[in-house]
Amino acid sequence: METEILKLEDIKLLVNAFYDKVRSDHLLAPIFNEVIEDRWPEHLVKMYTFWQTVLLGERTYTGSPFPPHARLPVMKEHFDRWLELFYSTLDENFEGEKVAEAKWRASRIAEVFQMRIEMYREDNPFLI
Ligand code: HEM
Repeated sequence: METEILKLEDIKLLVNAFYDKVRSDHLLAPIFNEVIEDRWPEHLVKMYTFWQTVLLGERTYTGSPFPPHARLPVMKEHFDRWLELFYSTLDENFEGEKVAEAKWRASRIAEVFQMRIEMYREDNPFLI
């Protein structure tokens, strides 16, 4: 049965189901695994706090989202896949206005990350 995103338990379900998809995706899995290696449990806990902060307004995330992405070997096709998996996870598990909000927030953040990655590459052409 589909449910609204209302509490931390819902955020955990969303994050766990999404990264299950990521980890079995041929395009994205190698990029995540290269960086995260055996730290998946910590990454998931951090992402619970991120989405808890964004969607529930409960400010448990205190980091800077962009820096870990600056030097990733990613292009538009990676972000498109990320969003596709995130949207399908939302639609398979939830309903209601937070679903639309989550999609909108994710797409805006993905757009900003892509722009900043491009800027980083222009400023640091020899680091990649
Ligand atoms: C192709 C797309 C993406 C890839 C490959 C990617 C990959 C990664 C990797 C490898 C990390 C570092 C994990 C670690 O070292 O612990 C990370 C962290 C993170 N990602 Fe992404 N990511 C992508 C898109 C996004 C998007 C669209 C969002 C937000 C909507 C997002 C939010 C975050 C956050 C909040 C963190 C934690 C940052 C911190 O350390 O505080 N990512 N991501």
